[in-house]
Amino acid sequence: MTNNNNDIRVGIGYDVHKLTENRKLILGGVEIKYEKGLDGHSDADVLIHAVMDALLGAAALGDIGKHFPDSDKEYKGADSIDLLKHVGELLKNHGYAVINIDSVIAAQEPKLAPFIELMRSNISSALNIDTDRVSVKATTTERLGFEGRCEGISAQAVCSIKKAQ
Ligand SMILES: Nc1ccn([C@@H]2O[C@H](COP(=O)(O)O)[C@@H](O)[C@H]2O)c(=O)n1
Ligand SMILES: C[C@@]1(CO)OP(=O)(O)OP(=O)(O)OC[C@H]1O
Repeated sequence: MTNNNNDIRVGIGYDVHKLTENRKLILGGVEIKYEKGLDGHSDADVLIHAVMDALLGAAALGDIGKHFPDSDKEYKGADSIDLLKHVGELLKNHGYAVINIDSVIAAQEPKLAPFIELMRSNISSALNIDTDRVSVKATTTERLGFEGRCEGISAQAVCSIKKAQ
């Protein structure tokens, strides 16, 4: 495509992590007091992982497993917000600017509403974009499925990006 003004792309991201004992619950870069936390190689921040996959997908740059392999010790216990900063830089280096991100966390517990604004702020700061370009929502699954049984938490994200002028 030659006209950069029209080169708008969308991406989708989805991630799931298991809830387990003796782990911190970190969502959107916020540590949330809860009896269980998400298991993973990194801090298992399922929301940030979905956001990164949406951004990488929009730019056709692969996925988080490609950029941050879980076989690499470097990412053991990694702060996913740091990984998101890296993804933001990668997109910038490929000439993209983020237009907006929308996302939803599916968690039966705990109540996430009090933390949503801080999650939005963490994501927008990591990407160096205005907070009003970032939306985070939460839903229960009405006790249905693995999220509803509190066995895990999932997150989905979509984004749009454009070639910077
Ligand atoms: N873990 C959660 C899940 C939901 N919320 C908020 O509650 C509202 C109602 O949830 P439903 O699943 O019944 O639609 C939802 O819109 C969220 O604002 C929450 O805070 N934490
Ligand atoms: C984030 C990475 C980093 O090694 O590890 P995990 O926390 O296991 O998360 P996952 O969503 O399975 O993605 C794979 C990895 O990129």
